This record gives sequence, structure tokens and C-alpha cells, in this order.
Amino acid sequence: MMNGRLMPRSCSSSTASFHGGGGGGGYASRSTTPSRNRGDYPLSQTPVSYPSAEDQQVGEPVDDAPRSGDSISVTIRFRPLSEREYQRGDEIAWYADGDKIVRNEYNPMTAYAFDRVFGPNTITEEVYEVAARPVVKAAMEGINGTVFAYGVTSSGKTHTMHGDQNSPGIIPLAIKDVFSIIQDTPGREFLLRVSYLEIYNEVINDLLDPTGQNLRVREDAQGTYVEGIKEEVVLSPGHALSFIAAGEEHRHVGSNNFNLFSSRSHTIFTLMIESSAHGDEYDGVIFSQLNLIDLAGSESSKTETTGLRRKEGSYINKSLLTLGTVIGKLSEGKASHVPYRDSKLTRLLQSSLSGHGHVSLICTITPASSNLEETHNTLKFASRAKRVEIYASRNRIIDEKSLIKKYQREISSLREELDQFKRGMLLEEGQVKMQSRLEEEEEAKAALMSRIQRLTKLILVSSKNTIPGYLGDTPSHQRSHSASEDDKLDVLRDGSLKLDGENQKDSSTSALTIPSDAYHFKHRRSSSKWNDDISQAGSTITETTQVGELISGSSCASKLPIDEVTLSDHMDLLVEQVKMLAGEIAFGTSTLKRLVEQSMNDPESSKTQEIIFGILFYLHSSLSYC
Ligand SMILES: Nc1ncnc2c1ncn2[C@@H]1O[C@H](COP(=O)(O)OP(=O)(O)OP(=O)(O)O)[C@@H](O)[C@H]1O
Repeated sequence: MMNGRLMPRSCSSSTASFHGGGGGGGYASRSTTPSRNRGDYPLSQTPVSYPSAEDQQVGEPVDDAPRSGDSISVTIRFRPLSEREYQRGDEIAWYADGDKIVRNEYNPMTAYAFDRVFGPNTITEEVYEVAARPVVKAAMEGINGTVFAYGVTSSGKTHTMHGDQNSPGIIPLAIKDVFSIIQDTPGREFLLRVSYLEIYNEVINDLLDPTGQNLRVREDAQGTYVEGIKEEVVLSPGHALSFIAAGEEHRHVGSNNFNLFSSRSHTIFTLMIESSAHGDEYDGVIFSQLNLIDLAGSESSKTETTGLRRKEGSYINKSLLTLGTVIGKLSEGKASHVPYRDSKLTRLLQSSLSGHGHVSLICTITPASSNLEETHNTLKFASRAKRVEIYASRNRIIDEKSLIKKYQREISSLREELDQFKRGMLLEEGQVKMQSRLEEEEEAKAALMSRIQRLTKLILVSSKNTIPGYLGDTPSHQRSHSASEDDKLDVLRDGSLKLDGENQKDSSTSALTIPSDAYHFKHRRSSSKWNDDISQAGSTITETTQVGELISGSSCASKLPIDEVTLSDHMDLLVEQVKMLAGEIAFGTSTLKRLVEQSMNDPESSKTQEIIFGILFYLHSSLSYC
């Protein structure tokens, strides 16, 4: 029921290029109206059925009437005809007429205008630039943001939000961008946390904590929230992606007769961003939330599912219907009752939809004539959403409740304590001390330094930061993790993951060397280009974060004199280390499962077997390391 996304999706990349990359080729020869801008679709000659006159009215391009507020950004993304649709003789029913209009092939009067329409050959990076980047950027500046993909089953929502190895989706692209923005903002300190949940059959489950089932939605002055959801501090793009990967293991996925790996739940990945200016520039803490949502797809009776799938489908349809009603009410702009409480999805999206932040809706559609009506419904939904007004503004500055402030305060009081401690030690210099007293003092000093060090590293700063004295008393070798000076986790360009420095000599840490292919598969929805980029972004940020140490914790500790690090410090590092390894192992295991499935379908593939072998080796090594 779960998992299984990598294989078919990487297999389907050949399907995608077969259709999407078709260009003029064989398909173009079917075209009857080549003058129109329809991307590379095969064009239909035979009308199937015309939309009704009523639809045509609804379907007029959206008006450009001035609005007092801003509106939801609505973009449409076509996917190419699938091989299955093509083989069953589907025709093009809808097409992109330029980059703002979707037009009906059979009735050209039926057309809808949007902020942007992406044809079937558009790559996700382009969609990201237009539909998500501004929201991500604003979120980094303190304005809440929500990006969600909406569309019928198999229209390309997960492809858009998560992507695959060849085409990273909005979520990995956003994560990468967030870290680049931190790197480009030397004047501020950031603290990032993530949570990941699914709404399955109207039940909220925590994807980062399998014991967090059936969680409740609560409300406070800031809006709705999920009680008891696990939030993890993240230190690098790879770290954040490893949480998503581990979470994906628990997501409900199953096949219907349109999509072998259909999402059976809505998922919400949330990035909580706190930031504040350094030192004298300090002007309070800004907090914002970025929600990246992959909805389950609506299903028609044609989906022909039975039993469990039908039950899931009815929950999915019901919550999407409520979303439609909520959007409809909001688009009317009247102060009428908006039924947010009728579904968990709308309840959780309440503050986003009621206008307190940027909202970007990406509607994914198929051009296929067999989905003519479903696509039309998506377009009507998108058109209504366009009329919803929002008034996005920077969040109130929070100070007292912020985690970054808590850490900053703790760091400065620990530093003070350390200073006093050192002064005390100096004053007593010259006195003959008991050996045990000396040891105690050294231990206490090391504990203080270690705590300062660990807290400091949870706060992300650009490596371009040159503020002197920022590191206080922390010795530079403990703070900086450049390859030359210190042990660090280095994600190499060729995709292999290994520790350098002393760790290479250490048999326990060498267990963390991951075979190159396995590492690419580790990010199952990531392309190698993406991995390269992550490694770059990750390595710059790593200099000021703890990620390398989280994995190579024992080696980091071993740099300090043995008695300078307390047992509890060791334990903390080990816990973090185990968490990371558990994520890696979950990832490796699921990849393995899919590869085994693939190798059963294609026993000849020696490449697959090679990769399986690599992953087995990696899992074995990780387990021995644990
Ligand atoms: N823009 C695209 N280009 C190429 N292939 C695509 C595109 N969009 C989707 N696909 C392919 O179509 C198939 C279905 O896509 P996907 O699983 O993303 O649909 P979905 O809307 O998430 O479906 P569901 O709601 O059932 O989960 C996948 O094989 C995917 O790789």
C-alpha cells in the first residue's frame, strides 16, 4: 500500500520523455491546427463533445477588474498525454493558448485565463520560478505562504510537488532556495523547523512520528495548528530532505486504475522560519510558515475502484468538495459563513485561505479528451480561486515565544556563565588546587562550551558572515567545519557521501561512506543535478551548522579531550546521530524494495542489481555503525 514511488516514476520518465519530448515528431503529424500554440500535443480532428452554453459563460477569461487586495496566484500546468491515454486513442481536449489561456479544442469560445499557463513540456524549475519562488522568498521575509497542487488523479500533482530524480519538484527546490537565501542574507540568523503530516480518511497522521496518529486540530490567536505534531530543527537541505524521505515511508499510497502510485492522502510539509538580525541590528524575531501541499487527486466514477480504494476516494472527494465550497464562498467576497470546519484540510488551511499570507495554487491538468469534464471542473475551481482576495502582510514580530530567541538567550547566559567561571579560575590561579577540583572545573567548563557550541549550531548563518566575535569563546576548530580544519560530512559532487579528516581512519565512521548510486537513490525524487546543488548549498551552510557533526558526532567529540565532554553531551549527539541514521536506513530500505520490484520486472538489468548491491552494502554498514 505504501511506498513504491521511485521505480515507476523513474520508469515513467521514459514515458514522459516519449510524450513530452515528442516535439514535432510523430504526434505533430496528427495536428490539424499547427498554427496554434499547443506545445507538442497531438491535436484532435474529431470533436468529442462540446461543453454546454452554461460552461461557456463560466469559461470566459477572468476579468481584470481592479481589486482592493491581492489575489491567490493561480497557475495551470499541463502534463503530456500519457502513453496509456495515447494508446487508447485519447485526443487533445484542452490546450495552452499562449502562456495565460487554457482553451477548449472543441469549442474555442470556452477559455480561461490565469496568471500563467504552462504547457506539457515545461520543466518544474520553470513552474517553481513563477508559482513558488516569490512565495518562498516572502516567507523568508516573514510573510506566511502556501503552495498547493490541485487536480484529478494522475494529473501530475506529486510530479510537480515532489518530482523525481530527473525533475526535482517544488518541495526540494524550495528547500534548496531557502538555504541559498540564508547564505545570501549575512545580516540575519535563522532557525528552521519542519513538520510533515498527512490527512488520510479525515485523520491527521504525523509523518515524522509514526506514533503520532489521529492528531487533533486546535486553534489559538495565531490560527489553527495540529496538537502534538513533531517539529524537527533542520540544518541543511539534505537534512530537511531526509525528513521528507523518512516521512514518505509512512504516507498512504496505492494504485487506482489511473495511477499505479496514487496518493491516497493529502500531505502538508511545513517549514517554520524564525529569523532575527545580528547584534546591534536586532529588531525582534520574525516568524513565518511555509506550507507545501500535495493534495490527493479527486476521482470520478471512472476510477473503478473497489473496497478500501473507494472508501479513500470518497474521503478525498468529500474534502476536495469542501475545499471547492470554501473557495467558492471566499470568491463571492461576502461575509457569509465559510464552512472551514467541514473538513480537516480546510480547517488546517483556514488561516492561509482566509487571506493571511501568500497563496499559490498550481492546478495540474491532463489534455486528454477522456478527462474533458474533470479538467473542466479543475479549470472552474481554479477560476473561482483566482477571485479570492488575500491581504498578505508580514507577521507580527514575536520575541518571547520564539525558539531562536530562547536559544540566543541561553547562549548568551551560558557565555556569561563561562566568562565568570573563567574569571573565577584566573583569580584562583597560583593557589594549589586539588587534582579532583581541577578536573571538576575543567569538566564544568567543557560542558558549558559544548552546550554553547551545540545551541549555536542550530542557528543558521550565512558563511559570508564576518561579524567579529560572533563565535565568542568557542574555539574556532570547534565552530568551523571547513574540510581542511575539521571533520565534516561532505556530500561529494559525484554523489558519494563520506567523511574526511580523521574519520577516514576511523573504521566506525567509514561505515558512513555511501556508494554513489545509492546516494542518488537516497534522494529518490532528486536528479543528480539536484544532488550537486544540494551538496554545494549544503556544504556552505554546513560551515555554520551542526549537520556534519550530527552524523560524525563521535568524531567531533573525539576532538575534545575525553573528559571535556560530558556523558549527556555524548548522549545528545548520539540521539541526533541515530535519528539521522534511522532516516537514512528507512530511505535505503524503501529504495531497496522498489529496486527489487523493478529487478523482478527486468531481471536483465545489471545496473539495477549493481545499485541494489550498493544499497545493501550501505544498509549493512549503517547498521553495523548503529
Ligand atoms: N508534467 C509532467 N511531465 C511528465 N510526466 C508527468 C508530468 N506530470 C505527471 N507526470 C507523470 O504522470 C504520472 C502521474 O503523475 P502523479 O503521480 O504526479 O499524479 P497525481 O496527480 O499526483 O496523482 P494522484 O492524485 O493519483 O496521486 C506519473 O507517472 C508522472 O511521472
